[in-house]
Amino acid sequence: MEILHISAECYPVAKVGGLGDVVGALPKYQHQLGNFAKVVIPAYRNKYYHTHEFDVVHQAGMWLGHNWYHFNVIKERSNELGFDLYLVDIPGLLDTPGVYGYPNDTERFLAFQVAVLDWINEWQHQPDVIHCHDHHTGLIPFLLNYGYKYERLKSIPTALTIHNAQYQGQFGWDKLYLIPSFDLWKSGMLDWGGAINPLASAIKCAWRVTTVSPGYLEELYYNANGLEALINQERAKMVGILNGIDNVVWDPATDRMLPLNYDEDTITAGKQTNKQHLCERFGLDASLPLISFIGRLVGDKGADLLPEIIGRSLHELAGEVNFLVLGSGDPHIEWSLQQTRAVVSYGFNVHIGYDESLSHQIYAGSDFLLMPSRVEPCGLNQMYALRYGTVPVVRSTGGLKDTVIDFGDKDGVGIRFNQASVWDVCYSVKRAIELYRDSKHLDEVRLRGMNIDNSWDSSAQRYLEMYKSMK
Ligand SMILES: Nc1ncnc2c1ncn2[C@@H]1O[C@H](COP(=O)(O)OP(=O)(O)O[C@H]2O[C@H](CO)[C@@H](O)[C@H](O)[C@H]2O)[C@@H](O)[C@H]1O
Repeated sequence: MEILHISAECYPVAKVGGLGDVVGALPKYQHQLGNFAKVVIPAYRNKYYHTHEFDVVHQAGMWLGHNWYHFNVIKERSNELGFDLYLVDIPGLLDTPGVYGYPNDTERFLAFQVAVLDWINEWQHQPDVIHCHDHHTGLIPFLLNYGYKYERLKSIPTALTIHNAQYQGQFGWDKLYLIPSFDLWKSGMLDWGGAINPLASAIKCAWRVTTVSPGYLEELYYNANGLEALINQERAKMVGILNGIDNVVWDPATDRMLPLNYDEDTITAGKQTNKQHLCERFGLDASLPLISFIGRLVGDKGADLLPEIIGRSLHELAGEVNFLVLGSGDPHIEWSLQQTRAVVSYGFNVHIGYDESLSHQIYAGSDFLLMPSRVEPCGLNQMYALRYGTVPVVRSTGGLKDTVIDFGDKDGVGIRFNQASVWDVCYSVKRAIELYRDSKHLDEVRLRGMNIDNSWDSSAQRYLEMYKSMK
């Protein structure tokens, strides 16, 4: 089966968060299962682009509203990723160092989608499935169904994966002229709440819609940032498939970003050495439990609660615990964390920014990983933590609920709490410290977590079954 994944991110080419991890791993596993998986993303001007060699496979031009853009589709030459990687290069729009956050993001991703479809339109054959990820590729199912120039692609089955329904990519009807001409009677298939909503459009037009965990699908029926009615209406084509993790990239026994590798047999010494390195770098005390947070500093992740959680815990439990935060996002949250760091003289440090190696070192060197998410469609961090013998401390929501059992229950591997509130988290911090002091119990919980198989094997199979059901 030939599957074409279309996305804004793909690790290690371009990653901002979990979307990149999934699109960098799922195709690899699909390939291993005997399929032909291809990935196409924009050609951002980042390190990967500058350090790899590409062949031009397609050259063309297109109108975006009143502007004409030349574009190239280029293919990575070495095939090092385990699947075919294509980049769409549109100078003047996609040749940015970063992925998102530009004032013309609507135009950038619209042009990306049009370029991808124009390119597929030129193929001698057709892929068996087009798999779109999140709202940046959400207009593709609509254009395939109703766009005049894509008539011959209409019969290709399309799947949409919702990685996070909080982000929908809406823009005003005044930008309608940017969309290639289509059957205007079908305009309603673009609309949600009086705006053009790419995520809603994809939910209406794709043949199947998946969410990244079964728990998140259940939540979306009553809490989907305004799309609840639509998701209920399209219930018949919705499927929840839990994300996996790339067990090759995320393996403490071979991870080249760690100061010392370790496995189940060497976990105690391995984690201690990694923790010492981390604590030395960040001025923390390696003899105390280390609780870390990694992620986008936004309200959905509960990151706004961190300054108060940390301040209050360090006040009540002075000299009993350390905290470390890695992340970037909302400038106000970044500022509050830096202020907290300036006020507390010990037990806390923060690194504002995106740093892939440091994230691996934190998964390895921490005792606990805190995830007070308000919304968590799947969450990969807790699965990485488990693989590295770090106990996840999570709010019972979405995919976190599907993947972490509290250590108080049978086969428990983590700590769970119900509310994204400072009080609930501080209480869980105390439970973490108690568990840390009971080293025999901590070792059992850690080992159980390390032995869980969260790899993509079974989920990649489920995606294939879903594709087959679309025929
Ligand atoms: N500052 C930083 N430096 C280095 N690495 C950083 C970092 N900030 C985040 N990361 C990394 O980015 C990834 C984050 O993954 P998540 O699944 O937690 O989040 P995200 O909300 O982006 O993804 C959305 O899509 C994914 C995939 O479907 C869902 O799991 C998730 O619930 C949904 O919100 C992890 O690999 C993490 O280590």
